[in-house]
Amino acid sequence: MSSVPGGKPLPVRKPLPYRRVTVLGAAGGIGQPLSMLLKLNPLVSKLSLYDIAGTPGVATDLSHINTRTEVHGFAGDDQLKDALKDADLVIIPAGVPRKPGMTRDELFDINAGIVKKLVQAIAKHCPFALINMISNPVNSTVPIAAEVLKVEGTYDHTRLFGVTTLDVVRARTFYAKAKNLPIEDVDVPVVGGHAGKTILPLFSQATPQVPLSKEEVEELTRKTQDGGTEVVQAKAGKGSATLSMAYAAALFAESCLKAMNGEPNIIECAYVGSSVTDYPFFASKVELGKHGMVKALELGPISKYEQTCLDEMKDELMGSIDKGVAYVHNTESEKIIESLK
Ligand SMILES: NC(=O)C1=CN([C@@H]2O[C@H](COP(=O)(O)OP(=O)(O)OC[C@H]3O[C@@H](n4cnc5c(N)ncnc54)[C@H](O)[C@@H]3O)[C@@H](O)[C@H]2O)C=CC1
Ligand SMILES: O=C([O-])CC(=O)C(=O)O
Repeated sequence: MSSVPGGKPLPVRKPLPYRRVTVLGAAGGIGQPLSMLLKLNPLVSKLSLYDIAGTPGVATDLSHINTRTEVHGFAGDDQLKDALKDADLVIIPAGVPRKPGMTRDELFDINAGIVKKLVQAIAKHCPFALINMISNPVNSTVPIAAEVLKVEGTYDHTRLFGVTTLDVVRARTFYAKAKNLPIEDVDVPVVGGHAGKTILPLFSQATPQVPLSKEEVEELTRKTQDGGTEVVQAKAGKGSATLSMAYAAALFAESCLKAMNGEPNIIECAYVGSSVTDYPFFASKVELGKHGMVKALELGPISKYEQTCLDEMKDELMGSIDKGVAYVHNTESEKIIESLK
């Protein structure tokens, strides 16, 4: 505490560390509200907004908000390097969203190439940044990012996260509503992956614990798994979840930044490279620290129903992981063959 003569003691504020966050895909449906939430977050010192077009406008607009975060817009291939320079955290909502009737996997053909290119640039320009991957299909885009980083020689599984926070946000909302609980006190871990039956909310570990019938567990599980599709259908061709996703991404980013700044006991669910199960990538609770993931937490005791769901996701989750890994290997081999011609 310090004091002014004759006045009350003034609290001494510890200056917050300088943190730079880059959003790739910042002019999009998720990118814009996410960038706004980051501009409002005192933990973000500098915000770099990148997209193929439109980001100078978004950045100028946000820059008039009277918070301390500096905002800069970057557009096009030539400016990607500057957008990534010195980033501590890179958030990627770049890529196309679903239309009604599509699965997330049907986005693979377009989004795989986008993610590959962006992650190559991260490896080159900010190899130590944490990556928060939002682009779908997350079950494949995270393995793609990992393989790209391996090719570039900068892979560290503790820095790469698939953002599954929206599944947690949905499970909390639906559980609180179903059981009339105070929503701010509710937590539900969600494990597995981020598509259909690979999304597995663990209501047996929800807090506060209230009894749920078998039917209630099945209904809440299905509702959480179908949350994305519900929004896609309601938007009727105008994209998928953007506002709730921006909120979820801002929550996860804030946890990453708090942990980077040394705050202890930061636990979030995320889809990461881990050995918690036999899957090379799996969403579980993870502890975050100064340099990314400290550890992925064990699943803990789960119900019989949850165990069955875990067994049933096997083919889909492994298929999506293998598809992502194969994509990078195939495109790299094609590059080598091309260069030998
Ligand atoms: N992980 C999750 O829980 C969720 C993931 N998503 C996914 O997030 C992605 C983005 O969704 P929306 O924002 O609604 O789509 P959107 O189409 O509104 O925005 C995507 C943005 O990415 C940009 N973009 C495309 N190629 C790019 C490149 N090479 N470099 C930089 N930017 C590029 C586009 O110009 C556009 O501004 C989709 O793949 C969607 O499926 C959506 C909701 C939840
Ligand atoms: O459903 C989609 O396509 C977008 C998404 O991942 C979600 O809302 O969970």
